[in-house]
Amino acid sequence: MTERDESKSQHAPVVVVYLLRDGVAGPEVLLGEKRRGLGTGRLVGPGGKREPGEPPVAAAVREVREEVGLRLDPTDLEARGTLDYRFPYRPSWSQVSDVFVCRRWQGSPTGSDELEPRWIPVDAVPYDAMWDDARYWLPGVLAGGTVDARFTFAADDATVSGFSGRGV
Ligand SMILES: COc1nc(N)nc2c1ncn2[C@H]1C[C@H](O)[C@@H](COP(=O)(O)OP(=O)(O)OP(=O)(O)O)O1
Repeated sequence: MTERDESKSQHAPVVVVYLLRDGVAGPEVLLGEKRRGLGTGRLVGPGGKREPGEPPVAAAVREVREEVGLRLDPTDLEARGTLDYRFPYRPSWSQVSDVFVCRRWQGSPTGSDELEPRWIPVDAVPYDAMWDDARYWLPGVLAGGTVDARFTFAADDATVSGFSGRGV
């Protein structure tokens, strides 16, 4: 186990986008199993690290195109808040994430070397297959809400050991 790091870690800025559609049996969200990088094997929304100087909306449009092959109009992105992920035992994993929802796009979802996407009923999202923090805030965001919260992860770098903020 790595020593606990009390210093303020440099939080990498990332974005995540939840694409929503009306399915035959109700609302559905596009999630995908992560094929590489941090969180490999977990179910996530398309997203990733912002490039230097890249605004969150531009990163969201780029990451969705790269990871699931969909083209977004920046004006269709709904900003739904921010998440501050703190990994005291692995500071390099700490991130600050902008969260978006989007209901309009062009194209059909296609897999990439990053993500294998599939539509999942919002009322059947397998939170156990996602990052541990998802269960605290994602249901509210998918229901139309916003979030502005901080999550601290335990020494296993996987379990939420504490959280604070709004929308959780
Ligand atoms: C509930 O959802 C999430 N929770 C947490 N704690 N972290 C999440 C969630 N969804 C995505 N993430 C994190 C995990 C990854 O670190 C980033 C995604 O960034 P990634 O590492 O994939 O960055 P990319 O630029 O896409 O990858 P490459 O650097 O390999 O190109 O978000």
